[in-house]
Amino acid sequence: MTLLEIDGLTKRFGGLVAVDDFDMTVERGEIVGLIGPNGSGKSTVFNCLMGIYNVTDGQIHFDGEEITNDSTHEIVNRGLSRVSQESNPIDDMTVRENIKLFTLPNSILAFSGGASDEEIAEYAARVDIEDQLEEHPGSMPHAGVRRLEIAKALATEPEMLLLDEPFAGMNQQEITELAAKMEEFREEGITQVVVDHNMGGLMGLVDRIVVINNGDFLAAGTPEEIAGDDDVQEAYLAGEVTQ
Ligand SMILES: Nc1ncnc2c1ncn2[C@@H]1O[C@H](COP(=O)(O)OP(=O)(O)OP(=O)(O)O)[C@@H](O)[C@H]1O
Repeated sequence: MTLLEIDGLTKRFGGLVAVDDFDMTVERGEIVGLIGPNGSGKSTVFNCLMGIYNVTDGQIHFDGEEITNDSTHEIVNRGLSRVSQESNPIDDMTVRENIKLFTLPNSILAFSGGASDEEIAEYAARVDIEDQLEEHPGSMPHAGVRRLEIAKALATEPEMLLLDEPFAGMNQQEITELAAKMEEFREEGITQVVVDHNMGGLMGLVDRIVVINNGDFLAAGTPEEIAGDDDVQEAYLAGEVTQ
């Protein structure tokens, strides 16, 4: 069953066409990789999905409902959540408080609410940071802060997680551990789209890879099919990105 459907997505910044009539579908339960050379439009697609950018043209449907140009909090409430490339925890707050912030009702009229301490500990445990709940993000290593960013996204109870370069800056052991967590999220029923520059870190994790080039759909297939695709090789060579 299709969970996410992107039809003819176009995003222009003035005269620059960052995403150009791009199509992509994601089935419930899949882990899909979205790859493409530098500046090919991957982050712009995520920003359009999350309502950060207004779409110039095209439609986005999530779980059968149109969400094109809905506000970010409406989109999050529908079950779509993103882990950005940049970590942005609030350093004055503990890990617990940072996670709690993402569970508070999105209304200026709400003065209380949010997840209980037990629920926050569960979100943290899903990424193995339950022992660091009283720490401040500034005292954690890079991989720990990245886990906190994922816990914040999990705290919105998503059906689909969008992960933008989740393995960036991690060593091989950290990458292996995070990939295992992502498999667990899938078993818990969370569909995932993972953006990466190339497919190195995605082999063995994703079911399917979609390749975007110059803002447009270039190819889709299993990691093996994409690795052997001449058009993809050519696009990467033109973008001077090595695999
Ligand atoms: N807010 C913006 N204003 C103007 N141009 C933008 C904006 N965001 C992105 N672009 C342009 O849109 C194009 C696509 O950028 P985008 O960041 O989506 O690519 P990407 O595939 O995510 O790249 P990278 O892999 O380097 O992160 C680029 O030419 C970029 O300069």
